[in-house]
Amino acid sequence: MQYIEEVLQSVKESNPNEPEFYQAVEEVLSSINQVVEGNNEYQQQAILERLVEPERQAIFRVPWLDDNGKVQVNRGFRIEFSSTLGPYKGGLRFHPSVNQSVVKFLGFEQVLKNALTGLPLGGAKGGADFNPKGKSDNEIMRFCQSYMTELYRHIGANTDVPAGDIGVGAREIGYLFGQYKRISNQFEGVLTGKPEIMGGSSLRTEATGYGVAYFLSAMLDAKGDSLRGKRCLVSGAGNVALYLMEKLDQYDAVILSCSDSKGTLYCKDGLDVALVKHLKNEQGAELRDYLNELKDSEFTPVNQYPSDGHHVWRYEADIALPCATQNEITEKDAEALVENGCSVVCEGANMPTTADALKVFKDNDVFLGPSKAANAGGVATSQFEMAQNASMQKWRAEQVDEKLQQVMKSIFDTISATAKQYSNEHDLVLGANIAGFERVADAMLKQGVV
Ligand SMILES: NC(=O)C1=CN([C@@H]2O[C@H](COP(=O)(O)OP(=O)(O)OC[C@H]3O[C@@H](n4cnc5c(N)ncnc54)[C@H](O)[C@@H]3O)[C@@H](O)[C@H]2O)C=CC1
Ligand SMILES: O=C(O)CCC(=O)C(=O)O
Repeated sequence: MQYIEEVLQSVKESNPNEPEFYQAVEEVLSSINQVVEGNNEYQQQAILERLVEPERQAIFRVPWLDDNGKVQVNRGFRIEFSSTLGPYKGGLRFHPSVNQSVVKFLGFEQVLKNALTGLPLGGAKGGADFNPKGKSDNEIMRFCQSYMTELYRHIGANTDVPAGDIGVGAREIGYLFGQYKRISNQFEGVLTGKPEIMGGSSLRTEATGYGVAYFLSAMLDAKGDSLRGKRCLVSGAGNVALYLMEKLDQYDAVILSCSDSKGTLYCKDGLDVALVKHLKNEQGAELRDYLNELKDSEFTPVNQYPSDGHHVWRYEADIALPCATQNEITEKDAEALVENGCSVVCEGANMPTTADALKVFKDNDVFLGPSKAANAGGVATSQFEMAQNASMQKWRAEQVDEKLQQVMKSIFDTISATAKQYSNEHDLVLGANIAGFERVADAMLKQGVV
């Protein structure tokens, strides 16, 4: 453990005030001691020190004009973490909470996640502390154009290929792509998650949520169980949550809850998923508007949440599916979930479980599918989009879906086999961290000191 402790200490000292980044690094490094400690080459070649240091970080000013003619300024980021396994790849997040720590933790996680897909992808993440809420379509476009006016010099179809994340969907990717094309004079697969009419892949929009459902289904299958009739708590009501709920509905699971930034929607007999999707995607409505259509539900506003956690995790259920943001399951939330009968957690959001909550789940034998494995269907389908763009092809939705299912099953099999080799087959956190690390570290060794 000494080598790992030394690296952790140095990460803490050289990245002060970056709690999310440190949390992500600590979780990974503390679970790979069995493969690192006996291996002098990793230490000699400073594999861990290089793994936790991004290859390149761009932080830049994003000035833009609002609808009142006033200039606004935001901070933009692109952290190119690792190109060991392929071009830098990972999403862009537009949310007021974006800062260096958040983008770095997301970039670090992305490196290992992309490794688990088995596809030729490096890892990166980016975004801005821009709040898209309440902005007009023109303001969003002007922001995206300004953001790309700096970003374009760092990216390229074989260099770095961004995609969406919180606050960035097909509309934003469309504007970003338009500006990239204008400045660079290249129509190339430089972004994924594009609208299909300009080279986007079928099912990229659905892929992360569907992928979580496929992964969860593999988890239950391994226990000789299935999703039919399982009571599920979902958080979030964005891209990942909506398509996860849609697929769970097809598997005959019962979706009891979902949430947005205003509060939690709950129905003890199961939500009408098509209505939630219609309200969010077609009407741009809030979840509380659901009650105008169906009265059998309850809505709890955020100001009535418990002070030590989130209302959405305080109901009886079999499965919890966090799909909003990082650290959204606190220690108290985890205790409440366990007390209320939840025995399976599958993470749609990136790092949604705090370190204390992870411990609660582990101590209580909760079967947990970690985000870097469970939500990898999005980035895998992004790689399918890159392959289609590079070969000027368009694959049918059925082809993409089949490949997505294969990738999710293969990730589950890989991490479950790794978990079995080093501990027990249900410790998927350990399995994902070791399997992802080994793939990146072994390629780093082969590439020399770079
Ligand atoms: N879009 C994608 O393909 C992928 C997304 N993810 C992760 O899934 C999670 C959700 O992302 P998307 O659904 O794409 O974003 P989105 O912007 O479509 O939806 C985000 C949802 O989470 C809620 N939310 C966001 N930040 C919050 C906060 N600080 N507090 C409370 N609620 C909050 C929003 O109200 C919204 O319902 C994120 O952790 C993201 O990193 C992971 C893999 C791929
Ligand atoms: O599709 C991509 O490139 C990235 C998706 C993403 O940001 C993630 O997996 O967290």
